Amino acid sequence: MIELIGLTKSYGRVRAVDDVTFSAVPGRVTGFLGLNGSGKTTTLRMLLGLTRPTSGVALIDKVRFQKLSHPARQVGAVLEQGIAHPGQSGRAHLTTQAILAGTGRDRVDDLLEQVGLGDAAEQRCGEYSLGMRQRLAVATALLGDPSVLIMDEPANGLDPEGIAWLRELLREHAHGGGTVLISSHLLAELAQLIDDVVIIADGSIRYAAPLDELYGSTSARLRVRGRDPETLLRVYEEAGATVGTDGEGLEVVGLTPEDAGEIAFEAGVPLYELAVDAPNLEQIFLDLVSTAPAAEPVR
Ligand SMILES: Nc1ncnc2c1ncn2[C@@H]1O[C@H](COP(=O)(O)OP(=O)(O)OP(=O)(O)O)[C@@H](O)[C@H]1O
Repeated sequence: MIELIGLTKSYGRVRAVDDVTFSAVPGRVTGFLGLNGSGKTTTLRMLLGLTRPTSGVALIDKVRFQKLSHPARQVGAVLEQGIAHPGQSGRAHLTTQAILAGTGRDRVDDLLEQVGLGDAAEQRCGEYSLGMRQRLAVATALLGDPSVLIMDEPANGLDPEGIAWLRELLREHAHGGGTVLISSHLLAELAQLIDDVVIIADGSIRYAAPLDELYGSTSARLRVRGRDPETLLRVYEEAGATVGTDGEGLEVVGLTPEDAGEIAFEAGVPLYELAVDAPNLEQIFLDLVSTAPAAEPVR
């Protein structure tokens, strides 16, 4: 369980993180989303005891990171890659990390297999691709078999196969009762990975809810083409819809497809096309981060 309560960090006059409150609960994968510079890394660093908050607290299993009795066994973190020595093999790196963390080296080979680096274990880290370095960082985070996983931009550099692998790994971890908090600047990248979403912009939380609710928070957009667009536009607006046109057809917001079909029928206008545009996740995200604070529900 991760709890952030009124977490704030100022650098001089810059409020990098401003009164951030949210939780990431066991059994679920929580996505922490924000554009570059929105305060994600600073928040995660405070959670991991690497940056001191100006005010507020960050708790893992009810205590501050510094007070955890066995940090490596309780929390696994992927903060930045590139920490591995380029001349060291993947196996040597992981073994060193296991010794440093006091977790024993018996899991090293299993973990290399688990993250898909079994065949590259003897290869030098300096020759690893960005995706392979991410996999090695994930293996390092898993060394102590921690229940809480915290990852900053873990999907960075992963190809679609890597994303699918990461999704499986995080799902399994959550199903086993673990808590997962991962950050990204791309909502679409995380959509397949997460259950809950927390959106941060300019240091403050703009939205925190299950991902399903985020999809539901936006009105579906209909594309409608019919024989008499002018009449359609008029009757849809009379029914309270917002109607635009893209030159070819009408874009209708505020009506169900059933209503749009019935209204056209009542008006005697044959329809040639009636389609529901799936919500564009990236657009929802960009709309949210550009709205004023607290304009959206925060829970
Ligand atoms: N040590 C520091 N000194 C001064 N300002 C800082 C420091 N660290 C972060 N900031 C500022 O705090 C704000 C938030 O930065 P942060 O790195 O947390 O954002 P981010 O969302 O993680 O972005 P990115 O994805 O680019 O890492 C930025 O305006 C940044 O310039």
